[in-house]
Amino acid sequence: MDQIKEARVPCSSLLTYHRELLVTRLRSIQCILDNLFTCGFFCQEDVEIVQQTATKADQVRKILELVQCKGEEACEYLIFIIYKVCDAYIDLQPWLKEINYNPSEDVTVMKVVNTDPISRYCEKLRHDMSRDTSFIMSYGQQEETRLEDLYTDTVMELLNDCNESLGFLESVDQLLGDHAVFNPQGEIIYIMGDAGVGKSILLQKLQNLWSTKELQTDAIFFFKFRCRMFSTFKDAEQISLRDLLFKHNCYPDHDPDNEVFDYILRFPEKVVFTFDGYDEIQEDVDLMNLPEVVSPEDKANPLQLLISLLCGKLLKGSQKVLTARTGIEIQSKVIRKKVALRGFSPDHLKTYTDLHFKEQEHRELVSIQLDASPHLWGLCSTPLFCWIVFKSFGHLHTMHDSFHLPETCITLTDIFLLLSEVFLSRSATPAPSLLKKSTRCTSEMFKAGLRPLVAFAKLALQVRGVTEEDLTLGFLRPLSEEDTSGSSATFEFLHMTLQSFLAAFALVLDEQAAASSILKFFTECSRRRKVSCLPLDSCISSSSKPSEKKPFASNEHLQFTNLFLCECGRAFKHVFRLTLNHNK
Ligand SMILES: Nc1ncnc2c1ncn2[C@@H]1O[C@H](COP(=O)(O)OP(=O)(O)OP(=O)(O)O)[C@@H](O)[C@H]1O
Repeated sequence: MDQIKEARVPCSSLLTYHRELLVTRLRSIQCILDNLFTCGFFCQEDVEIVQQTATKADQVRKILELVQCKGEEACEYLIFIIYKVCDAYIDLQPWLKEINYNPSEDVTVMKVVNTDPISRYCEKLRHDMSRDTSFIMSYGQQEETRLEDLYTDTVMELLNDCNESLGFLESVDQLLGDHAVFNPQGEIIYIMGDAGVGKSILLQKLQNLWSTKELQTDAIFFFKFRCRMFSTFKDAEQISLRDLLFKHNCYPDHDPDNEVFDYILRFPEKVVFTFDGYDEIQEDVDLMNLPEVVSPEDKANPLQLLISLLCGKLLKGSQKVLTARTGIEIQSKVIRKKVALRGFSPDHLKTYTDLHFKEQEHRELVSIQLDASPHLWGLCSTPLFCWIVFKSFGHLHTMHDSFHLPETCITLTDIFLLLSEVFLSRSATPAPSLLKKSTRCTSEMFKAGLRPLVAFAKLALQVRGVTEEDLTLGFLRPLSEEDTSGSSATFEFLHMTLQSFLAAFALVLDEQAAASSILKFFTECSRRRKVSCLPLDSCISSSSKPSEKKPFASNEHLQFTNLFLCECGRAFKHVFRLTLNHNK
């Protein structure tokens, strides 16, 4: 041990030998001064001497001079600060490697406090990001699953501007890399895919990888946004870029001199943005032709800020990942790289099945049934539908003696009926007994749950009638994150496709609705273009007055409703008949 100590090059010599490099690369002087002062190596006068020195380089020279006068222990502690607060002294980490730095036992017991605003902010961002992305929020609000326990890769196809294939991305951590960039001037990594194919989860995975430093990037800031947030501001509302970043993500503490924002402006390439759901922007405007904001100091409408960021007029050089549903057109000139999400491949589905079902018996049962039905395979390649099928299977299997996935020609309507059955079973059936499971009876379940089901179906057409108790069933989820109004009573359907399903259901159920009104519905489809899962303000109400908001501001929503209406002849028939019997 003593021999190892003797073999060490004295830290004071290291400081002398590498003085020039330290003078050019050592930043965040305040953090060094704070720690040297707290540990008693510097007195107040020393600190003031350094602070009164004019340039940063001279300040470093002064620190080195003073530290070397204080002796070997002080020199060792200075290097230890650089080692411990690695984010702030990122430029010196290669140097530590080069000198093969390894802190001695004596110095490791000494405390180092990170007072560098930039690296403290990075730490806070990573911490908050890790907390916010570690769990997949269950749509049913009843449980959360760890991302690492359920995340499965999906097929990520790289495309060029003509949508020709450039191969496949092997793993998410390479998303920000230069591979398959078809337009180096563009700044957007554009991810597109159908509803439920896993765009948001992919971003969540990306954010989580960054928070644990597993993403291949040297970005030290990461800001995530949902595009729909940009539509929630009033038209006249103006905010600054600083507020957009900090108030809507994470606020820098103890940064009186605005160092964090200044750093972001100086080094935009150190920033990654994710903007999820470009299709959810409600404005009926040509977004790419909005007046652009070019000064980061100007206040502007948040939508203008978004567009300026995406076009590279603000924070040019920052990396931006944008997701949207298939069919949304974005000018190629702003796109750097394009990724189309294609859902689970057979291998992915196998992995997902193994992750989803903890019990071998369930895994085998599901695999057999999947293998027997190519139709079901097809639907399960979309992660959302797969999750619904597996969730329903798991739930119904624990409640009943035997349960099989729907057989042969399964449709989306079947899947959503299954999901409805699961939700309704939450209130209709007592907790399953360990000894005796009940026999599954779908018709009884729908009969017992008819009132809330009809209420939710009407709600899908924006007619209120859902009770507070109904909320626990799982059809809706609170819009807490995006709720900027402060109201606690804003909900949305757990997915836009469920709302479409229920809307179709309500139309079919409505005996008073003439066939012509349903047909009119189909023609609407060609006239509308935007998409959303509509927020439902104060949906708990006995009023049957439709809300002022138009029920279908979305073309895709209409298309899904139409799809369910087309299928309804066959699949709704069953429930429809039940309903009529019940009403008699
Ligand atoms: N890679 C994945 N691994 C495991 N589960 C996934 C994955 N992708 C999606 N899912 C499941 O599918 C659900 C829907 O995914 P997600 O919300 O990401 O779809 P989306 O493409 O963003 O849909 P939308 O366009 O409707 O917003 C998730 O809540 C999750 O349960």
